[in-house]
Amino acid sequence: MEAPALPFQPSLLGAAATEPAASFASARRTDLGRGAWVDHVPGFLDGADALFTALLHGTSWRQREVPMYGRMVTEPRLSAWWGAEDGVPAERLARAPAALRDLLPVLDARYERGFDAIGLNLYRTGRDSVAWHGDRHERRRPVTTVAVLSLGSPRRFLLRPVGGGASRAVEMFSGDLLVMGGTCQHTWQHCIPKVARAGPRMSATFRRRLHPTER
Ligand SMILES: O=C(O)CCC(=O)C(=O)O
Ligand SMILES: [Fe+2]
Repeated sequence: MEAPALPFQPSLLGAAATEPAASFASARRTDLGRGAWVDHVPGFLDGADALFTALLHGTSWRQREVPMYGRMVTEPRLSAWWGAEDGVPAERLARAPAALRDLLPVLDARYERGFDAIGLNLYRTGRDSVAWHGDRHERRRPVTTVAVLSLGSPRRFLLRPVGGGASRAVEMFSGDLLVMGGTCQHTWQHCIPKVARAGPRMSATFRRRLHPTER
């Protein structure tokens, strides 16, 4: 699918940098309890708005249909995926945008060796969203790390404990990183709620799909 025409006004700061640079200098960890934690790293990536624009036009976006309550539902967002699970991991990942691929060793060094899958979500307007969920593939493992990089317009990222309790909101700005770790995909859920008004926003997700013994 071609890039949708979307009104996005890159910030001067974001547009200036051509070579994205990443830093954990601003990282703050929140212990969510029950073995779950979340790191928020505001301003993780320099040049985030330029990357947003490059990915918007350079990605072959997919509109997925997913089964829900016995019928097929159109996902309220566009997506793209470069996973390691379909055949040859290195080749699949090699087709991922270089600026995102370059972040794999940065994340590996900080969190765990072996992030091997990159996903992209595009929320075109405030009507696009992702419903409450825990990341499914990750739930096969008791403890996982999922990193989410926000690009473009700001959106609220919500987290809530499974089984009820107060939700937490993280306002995600262009270049911010959020990392969910420990038991988070089992004991907490997350979502991007619909809002009345929002400019286009993208999230790049980094996961480890294959266990080291499966490589
Ligand atoms: O867009 C986001 O920040 C979250 C995306 C997400 O939860 C997912 O892709 O599983
Ligand atoms: Fe998710």
